[in-house]
Amino acid sequence: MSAGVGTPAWFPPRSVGQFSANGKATSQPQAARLSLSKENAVGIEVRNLSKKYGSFQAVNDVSFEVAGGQLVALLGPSGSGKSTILRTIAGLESADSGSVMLTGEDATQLPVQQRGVGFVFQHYALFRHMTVRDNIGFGLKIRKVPRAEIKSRVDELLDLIQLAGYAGRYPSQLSGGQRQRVALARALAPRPKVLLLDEPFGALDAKVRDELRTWLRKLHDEVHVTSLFVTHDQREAFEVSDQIVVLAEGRVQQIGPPQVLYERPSNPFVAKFLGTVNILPLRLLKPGKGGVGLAALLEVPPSEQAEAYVRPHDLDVHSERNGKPYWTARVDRITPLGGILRLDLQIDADHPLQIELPCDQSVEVGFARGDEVYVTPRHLNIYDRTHGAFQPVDVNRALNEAWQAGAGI
Ligand SMILES: Nc1ncnc2c1ncn2[C@@H]1O[C@H](COP(=O)(O)OP(=O)(O)OP(=O)(O)O)[C@@H](O)[C@H]1O
Repeated sequence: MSAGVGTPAWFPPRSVGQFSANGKATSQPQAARLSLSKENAVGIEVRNLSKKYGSFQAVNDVSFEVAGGQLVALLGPSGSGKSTILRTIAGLESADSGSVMLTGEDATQLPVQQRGVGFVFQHYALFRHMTVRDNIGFGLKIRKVPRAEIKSRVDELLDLIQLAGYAGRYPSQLSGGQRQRVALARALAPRPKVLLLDEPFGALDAKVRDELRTWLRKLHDEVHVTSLFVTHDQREAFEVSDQIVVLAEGRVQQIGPPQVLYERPSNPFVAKFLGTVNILPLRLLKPGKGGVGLAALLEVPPSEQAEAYVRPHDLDVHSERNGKPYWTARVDRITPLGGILRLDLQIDADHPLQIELPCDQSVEVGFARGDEVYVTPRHLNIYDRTHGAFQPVDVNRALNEAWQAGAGI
């Protein structure tokens, strides 16, 4: 890649707030603010944004920040308000209340053309009668950039999107994935302050989508333009983004790096939306031989209102008890899925259970349908409905500590 493509504008250092699970700002120590470099200055700041369509509240008091140079995903189910937020940031939609700051400037009242925003939609909006070169150079041409400069910028971008040999083609002569790459180059050409992507790969088939995700992440690592990416696909958000803003019903549910959200969800919605999770009754979790059950390993013993949230890969299955807390279950179905083996089990009629084992382990499993097995959790999140809070538990570590303390298990 040639130097200078998409080089981020210099953002004056300003305060970066911390956000709690509900998206509300909390204060940040002065020292941390002063140490900000231009890399982590705020690129996009959305503050208390609300929007109604008629009486329907599509966006409800949404606040979040995208640090300069980061790629952040707005993730949520259909209708959760993602596109409305993105379009409001772009200036294509106006909010009822709240503000939008772009690289430190208040853009709330600015028209679209003055926001310095690049936009890529799901349905490629390339001009059909223009070549790839003219499409990419379009934004520069209307800004009356000299012809030689447009040529060199377009050449630079053609290299970046790996379509150097396609400059003279028309959109109809490109694949869907190639068209989206051209759309991205066109959005990047005028060196936008921020790039907004609304399900840019949504119309493509699964394989191309996969390739483009990897490509987009690599491209972002090269150009570092502050980017906000809308998706309803949890895997897509995990693969491409530095941070995820999870939305439901127009509200921010949680903000954080993908793995943190996966391991430490702040509420049941986030836990369920970010991947398969078993929700199991703690009262059916039996103590290991000798009587020390999970309750004894916790700082606060779980109440009747508590449930265990366990990911399928955080469970072990054995034909014998092994001293650890366990659920008794019956094997319902065994499904090989390439690299993993999925076991569907039943604790009782109301409590199905799913386990995923790596294939090398599965060779040794040797269970058959109808077998009674002992299922032990390695890691679980205990959700207490009374207090509405999760307590993560590393079961093996807690057991080791209990054993070292002399507990009979
Ligand atoms: N112009 C409009 N008039 C009325 N209602 C609208 C309008 N645009 C969006 N909505 C409603 O607002 C809600 C949020 O829409 P939005 O498109 O922002 O959601 P989304 O999370 O992007 O969904 P999707 O993933 O399906 O695109 C939806 O219930 C939608 O029906």
